[in-house]
Amino acid sequence: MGRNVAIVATGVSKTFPVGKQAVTALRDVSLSLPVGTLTAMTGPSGSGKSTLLHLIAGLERVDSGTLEVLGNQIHRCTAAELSELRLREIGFIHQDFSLLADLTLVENVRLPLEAMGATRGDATAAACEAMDRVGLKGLEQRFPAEVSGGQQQRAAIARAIIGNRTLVLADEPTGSLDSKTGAEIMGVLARLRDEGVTVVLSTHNPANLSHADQVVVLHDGTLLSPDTAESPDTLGAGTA
Ligand SMILES: Nc1ncnc2c1ncn2[C@@H]1O[C@H](COP(=O)(O)OP(=O)(O)OP(=O)(O)O)[C@@H](O)[C@H]1O
Repeated sequence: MGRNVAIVATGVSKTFPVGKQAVTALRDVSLSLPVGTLTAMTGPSGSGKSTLLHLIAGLERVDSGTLEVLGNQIHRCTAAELSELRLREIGFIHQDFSLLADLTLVENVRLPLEAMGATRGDATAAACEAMDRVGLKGLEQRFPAEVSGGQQQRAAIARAIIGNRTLVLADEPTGSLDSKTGAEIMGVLARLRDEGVTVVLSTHNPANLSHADQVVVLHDGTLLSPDTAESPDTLGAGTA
């Protein structure tokens, strides 16, 4: 895989056992996402968006097919290699921000670097820089409950990019926010893309598609746009 491609999925399928049944979450999905682009995954509830993000993050394993992420054949990685990859190279953002309530914003943001063994001073300096990048300068010592939802999500984004991580995965990053704040968060993610970060997010909001370089449409676990080259314009971007 050339390093201008961040993610290549080839024939990826994933099934979950539910009781004695098997639920197919993804069926023969193939796509290729270039480095430094913003990809929006959309589709009805249960269509497989979160599952695909979890597979790319190495949080779940493919049943069949191959999946290369940042040059790593992650379908072949051990659990320890996947943890290392997640820690060093992949940031994950959740709809509910997932910040620790007892830590200040800067303490939350510096956690991944501390886990990597950085000194507290180095981790704090990098956290302040990451917070500056997402527009949180001055709020370092606040606790999550002392800032707005949008500011909490900015902190989660800062935590995702700290340590110069180059891939950010976001599961419904605007899902808990009002439309104005959601648009601001999409602006932050688009700016990171402009700085060279690869961003892949899931969304139910058509307005968010206008920021995307490519839109991946899933339905019942199947990719509707096989080459993923769907233009945001043809999908009603900006009409919500
Ligand atoms: N851990 C699991 N165990 C059993 N079934 C699962 C699991 N995770 C996902 N599924 C099933 O796989 C399918 C795809 O789910 P997924 O969460 O990926 O969809 P989604 O498009 O992200 O949905 P939403 O938009 O509601 O978040 C669904 O049928 C879901 O019930």
